[in-house]
Amino acid sequence: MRRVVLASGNKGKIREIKELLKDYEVIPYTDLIDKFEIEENGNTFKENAIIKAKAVGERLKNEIVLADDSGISVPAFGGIPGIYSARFAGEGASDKDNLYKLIEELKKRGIKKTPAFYTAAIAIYTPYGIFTTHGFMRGEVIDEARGDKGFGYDPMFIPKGYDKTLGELEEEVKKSFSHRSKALSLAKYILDII
Ligand SMILES: O=c1[nH]c(=O)c2ncn([C@@H]3O[C@H](COP(=O)(O)OP(=O)(O)OP(=O)(O)O)[C@@H](O)[C@H]3O)c2[nH]1
Ligand SMILES: [Mg+2]
Repeated sequence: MRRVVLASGNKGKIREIKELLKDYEVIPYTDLIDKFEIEENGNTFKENAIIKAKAVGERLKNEIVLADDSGISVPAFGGIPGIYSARFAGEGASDKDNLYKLIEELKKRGIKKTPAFYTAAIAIYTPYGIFTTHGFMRGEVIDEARGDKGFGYDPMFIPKGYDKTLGELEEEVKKSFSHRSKALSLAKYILDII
């Protein structure tokens, strides 16, 4: 079975990507080398995904390396936190810190619910160059956290067509139409030819 190395330190992402790439042996890069700091200083999800895939790919020999850069955007607030989703509550912030910071942004404006979307950019480092794909998921964010499934902002995100948050819905539901699933299903076309 072909091996794909993940350039990620996020346990929630690693779990979901393993689940979505069942036909591959998926391992986090930290199974092969020590964890190191990667500065995500790109201006887009795509740039940051490329930075991560390249940083890990260049330290390994002959490995296909896949990176995911993702986040949530709230159009009513100018698209925040967007590419800053992981550091919204500050450098080194936890998922919970970031979740409650976004809930605060709704509360301080007296908003109970507003449209939002997730973006995932996937970059694949290969012997033939770096390839990228994107996926999106639409929905709404609410001013409270409900449920404990998923990760990150999931407890405050209600996908379009549902009345429960991704914290409450079965993981299979998220898997069937998430930003990550869509980006990865495109990424499979690339993985399949290399
Ligand atoms: O509730 C969520 N459900 C999701 O499906 C999801 N996808 C992304 N995010 C959030 O967006 C940021 C990613 O930042 P990010 O791409 O830099 O990843 P990261 O720094 O956590 O790990 P790494 O892969 O860079 O090592 C983090 O705050 C995540 O919580 C999600 N939150
Ligand atoms: Mg990151």
